[in-house]
Amino acid sequence: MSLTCYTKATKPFQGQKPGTSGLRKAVKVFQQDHYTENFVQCILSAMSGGLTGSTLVVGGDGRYFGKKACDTIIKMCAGNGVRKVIVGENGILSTPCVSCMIRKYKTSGGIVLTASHNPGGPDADFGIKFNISNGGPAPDSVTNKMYEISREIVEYRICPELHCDISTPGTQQFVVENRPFTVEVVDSVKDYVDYMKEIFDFPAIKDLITGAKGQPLKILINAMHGVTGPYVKKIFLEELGASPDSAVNIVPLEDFGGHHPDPNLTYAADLVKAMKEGDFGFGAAFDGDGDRNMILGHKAFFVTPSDSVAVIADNTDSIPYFKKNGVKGLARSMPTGCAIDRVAEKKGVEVFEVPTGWKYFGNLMDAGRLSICGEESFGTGSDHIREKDGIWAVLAWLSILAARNTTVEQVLLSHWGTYGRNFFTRYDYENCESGPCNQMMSELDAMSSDPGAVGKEHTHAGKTYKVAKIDNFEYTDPIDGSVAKKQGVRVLMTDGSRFVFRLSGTGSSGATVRMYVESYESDPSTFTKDAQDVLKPLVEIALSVSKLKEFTGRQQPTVIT
Ligand SMILES: O=P([O-])(O)O[C@H]1O[C@H](COP(=O)(O)O)[C@@H](O)[C@H](O)[C@H]1O
Ligand SMILES: [Mg+2]
Repeated sequence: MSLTCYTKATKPFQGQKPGTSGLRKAVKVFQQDHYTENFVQCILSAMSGGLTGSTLVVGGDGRYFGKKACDTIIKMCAGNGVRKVIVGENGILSTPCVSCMIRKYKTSGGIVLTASHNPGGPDADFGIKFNISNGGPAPDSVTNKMYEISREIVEYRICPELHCDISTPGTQQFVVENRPFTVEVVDSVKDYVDYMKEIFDFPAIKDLITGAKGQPLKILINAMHGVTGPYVKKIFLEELGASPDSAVNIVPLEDFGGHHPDPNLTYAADLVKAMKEGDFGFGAAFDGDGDRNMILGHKAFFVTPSDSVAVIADNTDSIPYFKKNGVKGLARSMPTGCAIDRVAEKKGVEVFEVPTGWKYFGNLMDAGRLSICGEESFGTGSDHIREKDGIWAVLAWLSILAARNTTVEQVLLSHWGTYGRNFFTRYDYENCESGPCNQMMSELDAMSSDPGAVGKEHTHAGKTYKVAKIDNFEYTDPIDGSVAKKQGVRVLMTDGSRFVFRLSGTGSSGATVRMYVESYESDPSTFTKDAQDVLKPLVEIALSVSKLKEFTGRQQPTVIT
């Protein structure tokens, strides 16, 4: 029997503009009649190369509304002439796994259903993101096209009669308007786990964890009830032999147990607390969709994401993937601490500074100029896929610990001994009113053309900084020449210290201000100091220059990392 497709009339919704990483809104917004269908049609209509005969990967982090969205997407793919959809069992696929599968099966792209680290549930957030055929988030040229279509859309195509069960792996064949249409439901973890086993030396990591060559390393992995649970179970418990108490919160929940599935010192507080007790030598947590990670050492020694990627880049000889492929270049997003720049300099490889957003790394990787990159927002990854990858980062760290037979803290101390330390902190002011925050940003922006602002000295608690340059970061992609403007205001000091302000692009409502503060020290006596103490004068100067407290009405940030 051939199933019939229908063209449904619709009207544009305001604000279907993808942010840093897809469209993220409250579930209630996605639940409005036609809202999800409109945005899915925009994705499908914006796909270059046409849909006839194409294959797409679909999956997400298991949050509330994910299964419903999967069903809608499958029906709309059928309605739009897509040939095949590969979907994770029960709609579950981590973001790194979607990227891995797009590349492995050479599909035209994929649709990721997640709002990442934002809370989930009927009263929380949902998100839809389109990834292109290289496995990475769609670049601005594509998301701008999607947004243009969203403003003019009058109809969408759907096959409502298509009923497909995504609860068990297997292939289901349909005939849609006399064309074949296939839905392949796949095991959510297999392709990803197989790939990790190629990249890393699993036996070496297993020896470290089980203590085959000495003291076992006790690890504690907290999946925060996000999508990484099944991957953690398979990789760390089953493949690498960690004891059952090594992994917690590994059952994905539609509301992440009511928490923010965000791996930082505030929202992963239970991991920090457990690590402080001192029984474990290595701890990690991931966000809802599994692309972010936080690494902790014994007694909750915190590894900043900016240091984490620098350490990995400096230790690639313990990872088979890099031994085989070499390291071409390194990169970080603009607000990320500059530790990786020093590693690049020593190794004599290129280093790139891109705007916030993993999509900006993709072209460099595709052109063979970038191997390892990271962001201060707990994102670490490499050119093995085109997304940041939380579990990959943990396996990279465990590889380093296995090869060097040492602790997380010692690895950092020796890294700082070689390169000096880039002290870094980020202050988040979440869910502020948009109007005053936009005003603050435009006043900061105006300083870049104010001759009185450059050269000015600022003093706090006896520490004086002189402004060398102020700009609103602009990036020209070295591969395709595309330009991204106004990516954050940087205030650079004559001694190399700096602070940066930008508005988050991943929230679902209101505005979140992010303030990033960094300074560099080469004096070893400073290395073990608390970053908050070292950076305090510059933090105060940044707060006063920006008038942040006046604009936001906030005396304290919601999160400090
Ligand atoms: O949310 P995720 O994990 O997909 O992460 C996304 O957002 C982060 C920034 O978020 P914001 O704009 O809020 O600072 C980016 O660094 C990251 O590349 C992007 O993939
Ligand atoms: Mg994420």
